[in-house]
Parts: sequence; structure tokens; C-alpha cells
Amino acid sequence: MDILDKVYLPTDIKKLNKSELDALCQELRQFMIQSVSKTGGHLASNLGIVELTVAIHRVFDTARDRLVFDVGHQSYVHKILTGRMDRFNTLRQFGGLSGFPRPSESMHDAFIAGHASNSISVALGMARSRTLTRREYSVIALIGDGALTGGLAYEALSDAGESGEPLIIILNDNGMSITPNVGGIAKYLSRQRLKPSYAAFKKRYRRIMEKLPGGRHVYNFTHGIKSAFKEALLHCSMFEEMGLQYAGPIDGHDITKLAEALSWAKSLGEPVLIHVITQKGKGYSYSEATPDVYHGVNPFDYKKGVIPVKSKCFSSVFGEEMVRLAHQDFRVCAVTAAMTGGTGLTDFAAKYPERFYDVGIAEGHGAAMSAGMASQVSIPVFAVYSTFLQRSYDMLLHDVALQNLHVVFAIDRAGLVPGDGETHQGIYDVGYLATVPNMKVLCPASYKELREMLRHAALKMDGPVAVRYPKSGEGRYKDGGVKLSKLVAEGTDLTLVTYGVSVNTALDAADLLRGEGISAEIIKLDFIKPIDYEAVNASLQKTGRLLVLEEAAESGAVGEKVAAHVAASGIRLKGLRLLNLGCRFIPQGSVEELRKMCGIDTLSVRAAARDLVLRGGAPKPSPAEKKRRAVAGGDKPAKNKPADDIFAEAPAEEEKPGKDETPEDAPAEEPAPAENAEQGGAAPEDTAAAPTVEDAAG
Ligand SMILES: Cc1ncc(C[n+]2csc(CCOP(=O)(O)OP(=O)(O)O)c2C)c(N)n1
Ligand SMILES: CC(=O)[C@@H](O)[C@H](O)COP(=O)(O)O
Ligand SMILES: [Mg+2]
Repeated sequence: MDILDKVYLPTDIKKLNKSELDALCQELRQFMIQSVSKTGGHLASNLGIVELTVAIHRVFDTARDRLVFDVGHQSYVHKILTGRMDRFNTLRQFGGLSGFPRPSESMHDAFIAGHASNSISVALGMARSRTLTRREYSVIALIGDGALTGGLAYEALSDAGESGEPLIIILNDNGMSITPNVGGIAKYLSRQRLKPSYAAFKKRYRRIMEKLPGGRHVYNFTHGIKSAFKEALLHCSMFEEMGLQYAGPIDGHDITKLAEALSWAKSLGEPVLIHVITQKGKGYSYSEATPDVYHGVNPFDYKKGVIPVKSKCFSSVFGEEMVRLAHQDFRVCAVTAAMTGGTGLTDFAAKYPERFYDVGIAEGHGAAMSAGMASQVSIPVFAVYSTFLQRSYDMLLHDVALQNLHVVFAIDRAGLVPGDGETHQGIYDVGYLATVPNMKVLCPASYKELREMLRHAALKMDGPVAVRYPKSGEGRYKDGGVKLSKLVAEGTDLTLVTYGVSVNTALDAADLLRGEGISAEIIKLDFIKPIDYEAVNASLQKTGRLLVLEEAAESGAVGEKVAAHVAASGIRLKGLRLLNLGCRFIPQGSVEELRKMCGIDTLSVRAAARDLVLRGGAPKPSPAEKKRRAVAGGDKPAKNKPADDIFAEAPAEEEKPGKDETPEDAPAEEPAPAENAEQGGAAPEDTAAAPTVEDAAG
């Protein structure tokens, strides 16, 4: 790595000549291939963006100019060139470098990223603030063609075009989302790609016209009727119609041309879009041949290009069952928002192309479109990652639930995910789905349960139904059947309520507790909406102690609900403990590391249960636990402020005890019986009467 070893900061890039730049690009590719083959990560997108990133650093100064990545999975080259090469081997590991931009990592990372299509909005906001405060620096949004299928990007383009704000949008167009890009915009961009450089054509045209007698007049005339002229002769860009300057398409692997275009954009003082064509996966034959396979990879053998075969997991089982369902019932359709492979729908897409809809990175549209299908005769199953379904919250309420439409949400990546970190944790859906009237939520813990619950949700239920499952595979629990809840272990000392794959942790903890003479009764909720309070109450009559274990954020989760219901029922508890992820952002790491950090791994559950039985409450967190909790914080965008206070660290917030923690010496309190329960007052929706599977089935 002769050149790369000498490039520690972007200023070093500015000193290199053409052949050194070419060598640098080659070394960057070599380094990333080898390093990502050990850590795993988003390889293909980064291989495709090497020259473009180098060109950006030639022209701009990212310590001062603000570079906003869309999604941010393509920020590896930028990270390596901004002083993070020696930590690159920690990429996506617990405590290591993030796979996405993180202002807390470097002053060169302007804004956090992870979810698609927001970069133009963020960049426009930065540009406006810069202009308002009369400062001078460039703001650049770097967005892929896939991310440009998201509606948010168009809201921002429309605003940016009219704003007149100096803002540079770089469209990195490689024709690919994770799989080939879809939709009318993708088609439009591919037509643009076939054209000779429009900017060059325009320049040449103007020069010729100025030389011809009367040519200036003709140019002005044609310029005046720009829209019609462009449409007729040049078939010009929709971006210009929206009020942006446009240059491109430009060869995204030619640093000289890229630097020229970027310098022009920098000098322009208007909103401008530079359309750059790149090849996803470039420079590594395996990823060039199958860029989708190398979009996000686990560790692999880079010499042979052998990626370990993905083992059976909930997503693959979901995909298999969807094929069966489609075969059995013509009404069953599958919808994805650009996540065909990840959600396990590749086979379905091949076997039932006429009933498969990839709507692009457009989760809001996916949900509303599914509502439309359900309002007719179809049974849409929208397979979507928990974290991305956040984008559809209003559609869940407004388009689906309000009319009680039968849309099935197959919520993948529910719970903790490993390498992607804060932006991708599937830990909020339990809370936000709880707020949606008419919604029912099923939580399979085994492959058998997933098959049966999906089938039940699609063919036997009505109204909106969610079936949520994690990225991982199943554990020791392998049973099937669809009930409201299942008693999976009998016991007398405490009632452990849980759902989904957390049941494996509960079973392991119960085994350990048994060795200590503590007997735990485990209730596994098949439905977390509605909740089987009758089963919980019956168990509590026996044990008097309640522990709820869930891999979900605290607010609106099952623990809160069960505790409130128990209080309202007037059951006098000897102890209560809610184990969940609290209200905080959870970083990257292996799922086991994260569970341990959050106190929901087997040993933590055992300790909490033991404490509940022996002391009736929760212990004060140990210093080690306090330290672990402090790791999980948010991230702040790096501000572009005057030099002395730029990137000043804000003081850390003082840690407050969690709601389920009692101060060391305080006696554990017994919840008082709720008044309305004793007086027969109205109970909240879910607590009114113990529901049955038939109720849940609508
Ligand atoms: C809201 C949202 N939905 C889905 C994803 C998953 N996702 C990450 S990258 C990607 C494809 C992005 O394509 P593009 O922007 O063209 O970048 P490329 O990988 O081609 O460089 C998708 C679908 C996401 N990050 N955010
Ligand atoms: C960047 C992004 O959002 C996706 O590529 C995501 O990392 C996919 O996650 P899985 O690897 O779990 O499918
Ligand atoms: Mg792309």
C-alpha cells in the first residue's frame, strides 16, 4: 500500500499526481476487499465509489464543507481517507468503527446516516442555516439511484430546486439498489445514461451558436423556450425542470472529469445535481459479476470469492411458506420495499412474478399500496424490516387500520441486529404497533410457529396483522401451534412472561434457576396484541412474582402493559421486574454482546429472577452495568461552527436510575390495587376481557 500508507488525511490527496491517484484507487480497493472479507460489510457499493470519493476529497475539504451521505453504507472510502484506516479492522464490531457515518467518530462525518432518501433534505437544511448565518462552505448530498426511489428525496428536490440555495447533489447512479433498481425513475436514469454528456453538449452548442452570425440570437431564443427545446432536441433532465442545474452523465471512474464537474458545481452558487455513472462492485471480478451478493457480506474468502452459504433462518422459512401460500390461494401477493433477498422473497419473485411487487425504497408507499390491494380482493403480505417500517407509521394508522384492512405485515429483523447498529435495531415496532387500533401482532419463536402463524394471519384472520421475527435462526424452542399464549414451563416461584425467540433465553435461565432451587413458570405469548392477561393472572395467583423479558424498547412494550394490567386487576405482587432495552439507542455488536450489555442475556435473566425471588425487587446496577449502559448513547451531527467551538463535546447527561431500579436501601414496594379494578371501573382496551384466539382471529 505504497500510496495509501502515505495518505492519512484528505489534504494528502490534493498533493498526488494522476498516476498516483490511479494507484491510490487500486490500493483502496485492495485494502477494502481484504479488510471487509474479515469483518463483513457493504463491499460492492464502496468498490463502486472509490474514484468519486477521491475526487470529492480533491475538490472539497470535508473538515469544513459538509458531505451528507445517503444511507451511508458507501462511506468506507471516505473513512479510510479521513484518518480511520488503522481502525478499519474494527468495522461493525462492538466498540469499533461504525459501518455508517458517525460525527462522533470524525469531524469529517457531517451527519449520521443509515436509512435511505433523507440526504437532500438534511443537506438543504444545512445549506439554509449556512446562508442565514452568512458563512461560506459547500454542502454536498451524495445519494444513490436506489435511494432516489424514496419519496422523501423528491420532497427535498422540489424544495431545493426552488430555493436557489447553493447546494450540490451528487447522484451516484449504478443502476442498482441492493438488487437491480426498479421503477420509472430507474428507467428514466438509464435513458439519461445512454446520452452523451448533456453538459458538454450544451457548452459546445453555445460555443457554436456564438460564432455563427445571428447565433447568439438563436441561442437566446432556444434558451428562452428551454423546456420545449430540451424536451424536443435534448430530452433534458427532469432535475432542470425542478429548478436545479444539471451536469452529466459523467464517468464516475474518471477522476479528472469528476473533479472538473465538482469544481464547476462548487463555483456555481446555485442548487445543482451532478449525475455520475458508476459500476457497483468495480475492481473485484466476483462483485462485478454479482453486485447484489456483495452488497452486504459476512466474512468470506476473498481469494476464491466464496461467500458462506446463508444458513436457514426465519427469513428463508418465511420465503418458503409464502411460495406455498401463493400456490394455495391466488389472492396472496408479496410486497417488498427493495429488500427482496433480505426478506427471503427471491423464490417467490421468480415463481409468482405477477404477484410480486418491489416498490423501491418506499416503505410508506408499500404500506399504502398494500392497503389499496386489500381494499379489493387481494391479500398483500408486506415483508419489511422492523426499522424501515418506521417510515410507514402514518400509513399503518391512516390507510390500513382505520378501515380495518387485511394487510399482513411480515416484520423481519425484529429485535436486535448485529453490525448495522443504532439505525437498524428492530426494537421500536412492539411499541409503535401497540398504538395502532385493530392491529394484531404475532410473535413466532420457531420455524414451525412462523409457518403456522403466517398461514393463520393470511388466511384465517381479518384486519391488519403483523408477524414479527428476528434476523437469527431458531433456538432450542421448536414447537408449533397458534394460541394466545403457551405455558412452556411450569413453576411456583415466579412467572416469567416473554415472546418470540427470547423464550430460548427464558428456558436457559429457568434451567439454571432450577439448579438453585428456584422454579420459574414461563408463559410465552404467541400474540402480544392482544395479550393473554388471563393466563398471566392465573400464573401470578400461584407465584406472586412477575418478570417480563423482551428484546424491545421499553415504551409501549409488553412489560409496561402487563404491569399496568396486573395493577389494575388488584393482584398483590411480591415482586416485579421488567427486563427490556430501555429508552436508548443500541449500538453495533454481536447480538449476544448486545443482549449482555442490555441485561437480557441468560445470566442477567437468571440474576434478575433470583433477585426477584430472594429480595423481591431489582438491585442497584453495579458500576460495570452502569458503564455498559453509558456506552449506548445517541450521536450528534458535527456542527460547522467557528473554529474554536467546532466539534466541542457536549457534557454527558447525568445518568438517572431506570424506572425499574430501586435505590439500594429502599424497600421494594408492593403495587397498590388499582381503584377502578376494585370498583369495576372501565379498563383500557387490551385489559377489558381476556381475549381468545378467535377474538384475535377477528
Ligand atoms: C428506508 C430504508 N429502506 C431500505 C434500506 C435498505 N437499503 C440499504 S442500501 C439499499 C440500496 C441503496 O441503493 P443505492 O442508494 O443506489 O446505493 P448503492 O448501494 O447502489 O450504492 C437499501 C435498499 C435503507 N437503508 N433505508
Ligand atoms: C445498508 C442497509 O440498510 C442494508 O444493506 C442492511 O445493512 C441490510 O441488512 P441485512 O444484512 O440484515 O439484510
Ligand atoms: Mg445504486
